[in-house]
Amino acid sequence: MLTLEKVTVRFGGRLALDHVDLAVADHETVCVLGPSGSGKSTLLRAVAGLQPVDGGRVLLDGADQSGVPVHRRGVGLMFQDHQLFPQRDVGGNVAFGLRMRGAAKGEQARRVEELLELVGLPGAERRAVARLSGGEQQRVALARALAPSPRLLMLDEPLGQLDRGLRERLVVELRQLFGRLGTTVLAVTHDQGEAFALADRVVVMRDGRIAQSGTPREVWQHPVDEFTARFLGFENVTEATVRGEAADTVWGTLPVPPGSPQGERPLLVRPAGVRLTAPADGLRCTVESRTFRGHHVALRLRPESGPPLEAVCALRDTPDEGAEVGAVFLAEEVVVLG
Ligand SMILES: Nc1ncnc2c1ncn2[C@@H]1O[C@H](COP(=O)(O)OP(=O)(O)OP(=O)(O)O)[C@@H](O)[C@H]1O
Repeated sequence: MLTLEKVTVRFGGRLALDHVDLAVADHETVCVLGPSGSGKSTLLRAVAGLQPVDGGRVLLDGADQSGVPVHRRGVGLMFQDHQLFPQRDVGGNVAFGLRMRGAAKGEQARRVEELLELVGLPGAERRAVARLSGGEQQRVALARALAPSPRLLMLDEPLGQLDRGLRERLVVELRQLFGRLGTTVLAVTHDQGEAFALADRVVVMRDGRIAQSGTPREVWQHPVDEFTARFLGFENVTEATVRGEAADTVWGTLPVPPGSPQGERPLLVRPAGVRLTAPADGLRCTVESRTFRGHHVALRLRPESGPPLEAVCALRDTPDEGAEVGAVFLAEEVVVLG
């Protein structure tokens, strides 16, 4: 459906996109994730035709889009800064793309009704957008983007402004909605939780390049490098010397899975791979802090050597703050990074 071939965008001497190759299949939801300034918005804008490219090609259904203006690309846009029209009511906003396309009044009304039903705002046609909550406005913006049945829907920080609870609810609804409609989606977010909940595939960007691309599970389980691991929020990353199925680190000798890359490399221990034992039976640590997360407790441990360690444990096993514990490591939760 969508193919980017070595797409390059330069601002002055700086590469905002550096030879980016990316393919999005029909009905696929791809979420682009990355820190501020990594090129996510530029990527969306290049696909939409809002940003001229300095090199490479954007193809939609195999057709080169160079020279094709935004409104002829058949893509739907829902950008954070694309505000609703405050002077129009909900129906007027949703009908916008249909009106632009010259759809008949009756068809517009039918489609608006259908879309409002779809996004959970049935009968809201005559409501003033200024009197809607943030979440409702977001739904109207989504209905507006979906109304002309775009072949590709692009979302830029679609739920950025909303509070966490609402975001978590909406993201599940969106995923179900896109699944039902068979929409092809390219979304950009800097929120890992949102990306992992919404996407069939996650693309992590760094400095205008794709650092990693894979299913949420693949990326989560095997971040390719230290940058991606840290960006995903993992803190237990250290230098290691890997020989066979053991790695020498500041935390002592850790077991690593069979087949791990060998030699000097960064190494990640997922928090679930740090198990607590008696102080004498593992790496001696002091419990620095505890965060209750509903089903489990996240612990921050201060080892006798090396940087702090994140661990998780069950509620009933939670040690006190300041307690002395031992840490042992599980090979299956250790990842030797590239
Ligand atoms: N119009 C512009 N003129 C000059 N530089 C720009 C322009 N737009 C973006 N840039 C630069 O290009 C790089 C990529 O920007 P982009 O907005 O794509 O990043 P982003 O990953 O979307 O960031 P954020 O998460 O903060 O929105 C940044 O260094 C930015 O400063």
